[in-house]
Amino acid sequence: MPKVLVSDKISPAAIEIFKANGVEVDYLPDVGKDKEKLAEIIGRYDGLAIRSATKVTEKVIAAATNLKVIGRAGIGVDNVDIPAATKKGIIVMNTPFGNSITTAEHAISMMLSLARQIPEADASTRAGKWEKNRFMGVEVTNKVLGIIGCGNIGTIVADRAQGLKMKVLAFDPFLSPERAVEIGVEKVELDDLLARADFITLHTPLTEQTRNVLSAEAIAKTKKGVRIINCARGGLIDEAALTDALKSGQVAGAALDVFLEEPATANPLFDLPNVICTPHLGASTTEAQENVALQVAEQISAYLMTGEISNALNFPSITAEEAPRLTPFIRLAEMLGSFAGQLTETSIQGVRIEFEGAVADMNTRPMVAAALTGVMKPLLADVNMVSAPQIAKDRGMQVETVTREQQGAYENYIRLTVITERQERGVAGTIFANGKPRIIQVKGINMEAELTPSMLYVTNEDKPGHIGRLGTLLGDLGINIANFNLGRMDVGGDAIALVSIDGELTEEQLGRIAALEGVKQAKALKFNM
Ligand SMILES: NC(=O)c1ccc[n+]([C@@H]2O[C@H](COP(=O)([O-])OP(=O)(O)OC[C@H]3O[C@@H](n4cnc5c(N)ncnc54)[C@H](O)[C@@H]3O)[C@@H](O)[C@H]2O)c1
Ligand SMILES: O=C(O)CC[C@@H](O)C(=O)O
Repeated sequence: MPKVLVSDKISPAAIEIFKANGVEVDYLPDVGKDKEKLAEIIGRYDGLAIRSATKVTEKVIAAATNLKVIGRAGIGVDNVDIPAATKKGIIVMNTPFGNSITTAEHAISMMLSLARQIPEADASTRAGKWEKNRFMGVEVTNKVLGIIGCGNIGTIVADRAQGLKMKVLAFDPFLSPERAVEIGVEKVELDDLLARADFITLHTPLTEQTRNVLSAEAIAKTKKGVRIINCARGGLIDEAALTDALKSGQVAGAALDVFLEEPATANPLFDLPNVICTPHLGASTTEAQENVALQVAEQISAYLMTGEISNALNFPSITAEEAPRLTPFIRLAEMLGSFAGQLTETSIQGVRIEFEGAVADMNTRPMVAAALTGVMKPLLADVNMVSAPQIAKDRGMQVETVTREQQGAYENYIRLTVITERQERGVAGTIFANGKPRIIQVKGINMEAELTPSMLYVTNEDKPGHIGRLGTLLGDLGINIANFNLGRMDVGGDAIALVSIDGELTEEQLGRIAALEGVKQAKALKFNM
């Protein structure tokens, strides 16, 4: 039974979901804050469910010897070292929609609180001051709201702001003009937004492009008296520049849910009267927490129990319907890759994967990842389907994928060609109705061979006596033949023997096979079945 650790505080409903799905679960909500403890125990688990307090560092990942999946109950995954997880073959998932409405509502609440100085007025009233003249607010009706980052949350904010009769501008390089029209926002460049907005709200992830998107220079371009809301990520605003601008009056107020350093317990912004702060509460409603917890528990369980992948940030999705159909083809692709990889002795420049027939209409990305895994496994012990595409890219391997309709006799087949500086070597296979993989072509030579854990691959000239000599030698060596498959280009041309054997060949035995008359190459192949 797979075992999952929940290392942050999440809705108890998630624990019940894990159990109902047949997954053992340890709920240790304080472990996430203790990096040492987390690294000490993580090796026991197949899955890890987190919110934002758990920092899944390279060190934690190095200790995660069994971990297959990390699920973030929320959106931002900046607390997970995704490259390290990918390298180790760990799927990283999030729940991209579960808390969007809640976070958008928080941003709108912050905007209205800023407009009417509600927290300060509340504190003053409770202090018995009744300062009716001190708290003069502004209306939001007919004001301009500038949204930086108009994805899931930004779009909901735009919708709610339009309900408040605001004019909405959006700066988002990935927002298409058609989508902007559909959601009723004016798509603008950043400088235009800065110059025109009465309120600016941030809804981008924190990336190298968005870090300090509100820098001192950007803030200097804003309309005097602008109000700024950040419910996305600390680091999007230069906090020192914001402090100066709040003091000078360039910025009339700021409402911040997120900070450069979190937990934020001391920050110069806290001393300013025109700042409203919340402790990263954007996603904190019962509804959102229930949504993300249930979703993450379902996603992690589905992956561990069936191989279904949804909302992974480092692997293509595989739906529950696809998983059983894809599984035999994923295995075939990995075996073809392994076959070609084991025959390749020089550095690989590229891999071409051709899908023909019904398989071409399936989700080919997991099969490509599996094929690359097979190709690289003989060279790199640690490669797997999650890490293979990235490793291939890092190594400058060109990966070409071709899909086409059925042309030949096989209803579907996959051909994998490894390209080295010396040659191109192709191997093709199919899945029979019984779900078993078959090799149907090697180096352009047709054959029909079942793949078994231990095989002997021999190329030779097609001359009389070869099969007898090979069979006799294997008998003399005490090697039992389980299956003998032959194919040849044409009479007297190149021929291939693919022999399933019981047990494994030693180097010395392989040398004797290679020395047989007419043999050009002899290789022992191993397959994980
Ligand atoms: N405060 C909280 O508790 C809380 C809760 C949920 C989400 N968040 C954060 O809110 C942010 C937005 O979440 P989302 O679900 O809307 O994400 P999303 O991916 O749906 O949207 C992000 C948008 O930012 C845009 N973008 C990317 N780079 C940009 C750039 N350089 N300039 C302008 N736009 C850019 C993208 O095109 C995308 O449309 C994330 O950082 C997420 O972590 C915070
Ligand atoms: O888990 C939380 O409370 C915050 C979540 C939020 O930052 C997110 O990115 O989803």
